[in-house]
Amino acid sequence: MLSYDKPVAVNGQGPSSAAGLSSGCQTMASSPKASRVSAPVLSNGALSNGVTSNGSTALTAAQRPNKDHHIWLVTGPAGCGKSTVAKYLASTLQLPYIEGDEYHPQANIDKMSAGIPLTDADRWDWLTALREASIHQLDNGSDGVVLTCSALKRKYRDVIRVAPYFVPNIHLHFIFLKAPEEVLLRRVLARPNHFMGANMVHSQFDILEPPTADEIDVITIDVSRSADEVLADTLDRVLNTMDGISARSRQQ
Ligand SMILES: Nc1ncnc2c1ncn2[C@@H]1O[C@H](COP(=O)(O)OP(=O)(O)O)[C@@H](O)[C@H]1O
Ligand SMILES: O=C(O)[C@H](O)[C@@H](O)[C@H](O)[C@H](O)COP(=O)(O)O
Repeated sequence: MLSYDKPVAVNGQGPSSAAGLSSGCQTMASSPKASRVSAPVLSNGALSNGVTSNGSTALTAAQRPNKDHHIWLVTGPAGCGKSTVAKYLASTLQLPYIEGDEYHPQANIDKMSAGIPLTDADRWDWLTALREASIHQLDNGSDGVVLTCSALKRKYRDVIRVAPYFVPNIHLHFIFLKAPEEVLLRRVLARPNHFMGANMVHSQFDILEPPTADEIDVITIDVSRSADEVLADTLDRVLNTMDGISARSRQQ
């Protein structure tokens, strides 16, 4: 069985050997959660639900080896603005959006609603489901997907980093939203109708492992600024990253 306790090399490559990897990419087509993801018309004329605008079925990401595919994973503790940033990126870039909170089993929601922090064991299946849901969107014809997931520890990020093992032409990017605990506490206190109460913010900072310099797939954004500044800066960094990758792909 694959252990996530050992950091995955962050070099844009998947694991060099399949040994030990457990399940393979399971389709999320039957998942009730997958149907909740919106299916905007993509710039290539495909719908993100896998059907092109002329009614034919889209090619999977692996069947389009010369095309760059991007997973934009917006991370950080409760209240840092993951949903705000991810919705903006998805609508601006016309990409499907996956809200990580919708993939929790009810038991996790119940725990968090009761102010009990999740454990590693509570998170593994959730993280794997998010990885598979992202790949599912790319396999359905989308060039990219935006998702939210706190991904507080490195080993959680490493679960998602396995994605290129399944689809080699995926570029995975973490967007880490960074701000001091007191700023996020204020925002969570002011946020209405969310299962994640302000009492959970401290426990998240307690276990947070901010991305380290060797995690070269991470874009860090200072979110102590106004929402407008954060959104503009994030979009700029994302567009620059995509331009750089497109330029490298053209040279190959
Ligand atoms: N840069 C910002 N400045 C001020 N308020 C923000 C900013 N970004 C998000 N918010 C607000 O803070 C709260 C938490 O944002 P949200 O996107 O729900 O965070 P997360 O998804 O990370 O928990 C929301 O009420 C949101 O409107
Ligand atoms: O939006 C928020 O308020 C939180 O970030 C929320 O998304 C929660 O943190 C995660 O769903 C999972 O919990 P962990 O962060 O404890 O893994």
